[in-house]
Amino acid sequence: MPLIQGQKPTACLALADGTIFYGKGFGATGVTEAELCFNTAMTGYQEIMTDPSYAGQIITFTFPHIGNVGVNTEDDETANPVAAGMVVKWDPTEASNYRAAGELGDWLAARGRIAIGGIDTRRLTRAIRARGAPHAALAHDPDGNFDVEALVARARGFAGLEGMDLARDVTCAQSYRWDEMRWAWPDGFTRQTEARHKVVAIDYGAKRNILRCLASAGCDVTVLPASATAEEVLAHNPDGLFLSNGPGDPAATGKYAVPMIQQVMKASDMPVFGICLGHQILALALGAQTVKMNHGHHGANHPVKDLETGKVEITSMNHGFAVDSQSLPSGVKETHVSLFDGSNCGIRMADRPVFSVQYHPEASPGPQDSFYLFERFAASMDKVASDA
Ligand SMILES: NC(=O)CC[C@H](N)C(=O)O
Repeated sequence: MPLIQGQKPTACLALADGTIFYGKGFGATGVTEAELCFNTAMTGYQEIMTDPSYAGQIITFTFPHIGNVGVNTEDDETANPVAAGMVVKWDPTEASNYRAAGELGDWLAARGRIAIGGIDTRRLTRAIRARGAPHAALAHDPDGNFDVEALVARARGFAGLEGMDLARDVTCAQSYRWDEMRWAWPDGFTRQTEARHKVVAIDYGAKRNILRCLASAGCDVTVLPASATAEEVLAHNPDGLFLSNGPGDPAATGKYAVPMIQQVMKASDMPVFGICLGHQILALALGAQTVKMNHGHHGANHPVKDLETGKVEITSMNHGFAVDSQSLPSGVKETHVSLFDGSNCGIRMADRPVFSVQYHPEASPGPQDSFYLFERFAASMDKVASDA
């Protein structure tokens, strides 16, 4: 519920421009600073908070009912929440759902993540849209003692996502195999036992459901850390290379990820498929450029047009940088655009099975979701094998 008059606020959100919001704290106590974005999805707050692409960001949820279905053991996209904090309109009611294994507030507290409720998220969202994603500090103190000037100073002190290399922070420490497939009725998660393709997936902050989609599309997946070199990738003798989603500025991976991709593509004709950060890094490796957006795309209702079929998909997205379509070199075609702002959402090479999309095909809510992209990747590996 929002604060009632006379109630002492227990959380404070300070923006770098000095704007202050007071509310009711839940989750962990303490202070955190990050870029502040907004997400318009109506469901999936647990997946959103555990999406590694949100490292360095506090998320404002525009949908008011957050926390009402609690948290469960199956919906984490990675072991711990990665988003720095959450801002919501109502503080969560008691969880009500047959899958709930706990309350959102306890779950956040156990994972060191701060949340603030009772915020006019509409006002805040309009400010983010108008002025661009601000830097912010979020504090939760049950005694309600806030040094507002110090919080504004912390918000101003946040270095900003531009130039920030966060993929290295959230990537796996060691390589591992992945065989769990997508959830399906009635057996839930099952294992891939008849894989047809060997795929190396580079983990820049990979979401579990993306790896599940690869397994479901018939891939035997070996996940390698973000710093993997071309030699390390090629040593696995894969049929295809997958580039995952991840946080931070794609241009900051220019010293390791970009040359790795260029060298693999020079040494081999294997299909390459990238999603989100993977899409942006692939574009950089092909010679294009990326730009920081005003407030990015974060939600589950983003219309994207496939320029080759004319079809529009309703997609799930989370990105604050974009590939500059004006910078695409010859031989690289723009395949998808956002119908919100015309920004680039997909590319492919004209003469090789190398393609990528900006959105999250594993989580897009269209009638048949966008799983066909994983099947396209598998089909391109089949084709290379049959041509050989
Ligand atoms: N979802 C992602 O992989 C995000 C990519 C990149 N960090 C961005 O903000 O644009």
